[in-house]
Amino acid sequence: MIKIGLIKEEKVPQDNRVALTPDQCKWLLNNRNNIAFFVQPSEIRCFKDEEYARAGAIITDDMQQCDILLGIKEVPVDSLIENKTYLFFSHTKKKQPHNRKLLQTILKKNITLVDYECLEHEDGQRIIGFGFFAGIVGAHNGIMAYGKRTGLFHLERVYKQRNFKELIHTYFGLRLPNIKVVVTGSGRVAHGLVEVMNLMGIHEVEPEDYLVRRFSYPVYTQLKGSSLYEHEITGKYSREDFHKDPQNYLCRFLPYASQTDVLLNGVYWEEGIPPLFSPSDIQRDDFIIQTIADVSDDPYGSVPINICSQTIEDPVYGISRTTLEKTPPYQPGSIDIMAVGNLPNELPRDASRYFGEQLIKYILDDLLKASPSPTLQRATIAVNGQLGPYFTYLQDYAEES
Ligand SMILES: NC(=O)c1ccc[n+]([C@@H]2O[C@H](COP(=O)([O-])OP(=O)(O)OC[C@H]3O[C@@H](n4cnc5c(N)ncnc54)[C@H](O)[C@@H]3O)[C@@H](O)[C@H]2O)c1
Repeated sequence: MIKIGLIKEEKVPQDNRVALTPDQCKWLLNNRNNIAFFVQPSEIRCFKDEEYARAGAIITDDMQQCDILLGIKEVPVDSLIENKTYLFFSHTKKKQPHNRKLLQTILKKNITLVDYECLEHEDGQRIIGFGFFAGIVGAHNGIMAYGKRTGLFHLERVYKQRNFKELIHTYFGLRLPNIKVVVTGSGRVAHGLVEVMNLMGIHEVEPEDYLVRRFSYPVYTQLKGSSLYEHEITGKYSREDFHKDPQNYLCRFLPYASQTDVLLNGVYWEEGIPPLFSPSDIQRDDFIIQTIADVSDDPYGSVPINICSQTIEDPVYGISRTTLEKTPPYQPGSIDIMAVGNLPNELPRDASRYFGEQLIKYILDDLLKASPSPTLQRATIAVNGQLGPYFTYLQDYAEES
């Protein structure tokens, strides 16, 4: 019997998502042999304890008996149970300073850690994540913020809707002005952004048309890697080479800034990847973007004027076009930035269902096997208290200073 525990989320700010929904637990109990679910009670989880009990799970605070523990966000070091196998987003693979102690404790407690973020198909595409619903919520919030700044239309907050279906209903009858929107990126976040564009009835146009025309209806264009970046010498874009040596590329975004009302940013970013523009560009007269939803949300990253993340309660702030300093939102002379690191928490039940579906489809059967699959091995940051073979580069970070 493999005992799977769904742990309660303890990180602050609170996270209400979960790796498997009650329906998914029920389905697994009916369709897999020798499996049991133990659920740690939680006041904040988006599904009630009773829903899990009705699905056939055992509700208990004691996770000692479980073989595999599934969480979402970083587990507080004091709550980590020795000798267990955990799956959660540890945010340690880039040596994030704030999670150094977490990895050190995982090693000390002889824990095996599989990080969801490192689960990849053979071609390097991520297998599971919450990006799609981050894109959904981010696009909504970006357009909502533009409506608030201009007073031209009103959108309600996403978290006030019960689910995605209800959110879609709020778009019926929505009449948007003739805005021009750029969507950047090509991953899960970008898919969510584009989904909302289509649901809101914003028409897609090609980048070339977008740059030279004004339209009598709202439009968006999607800029993927090949439209955004070019090699500084060859002027060409090669995805593989860009991923390897992004510092050799220039970003071609700036011309779009003089044609765009709202930027919805969903690009992948890390040190070395050129930003979409430089902070001083926003002082140019032809930089007309008024609202930026930075769903990627890397402060000082691809959107260099995103200087801090906000919260779901208060998602938008301004950046002054003259001083480049933070201002309250919706001020004349400022650009509004919507930047929140846990956007899927506004639609937690849908986001959890989507996450669980991918977990079941691609990972769960591997987890139930006696020896780990190559996919799992490549995502195992720690094995019984040692760094996994793909993560030995974390040695200095994992050592106690
Ligand atoms: N604000 C939030 O709540 C929230 C939630 C989820 C994700 N995100 C962030 O949004 C961003 C995009 O996430 P996603 O879910 O779309 O990711 P994804 O993995 O689905 O897609 C990432 C895209 O970036 C490309 N890519 C991968 N590695 C790259 C590299 N080394 N260099 C350049 N490009 C690379 C991939 O080809 C892919 O098209 C990430 O930075 C993620 O952390 C934010």
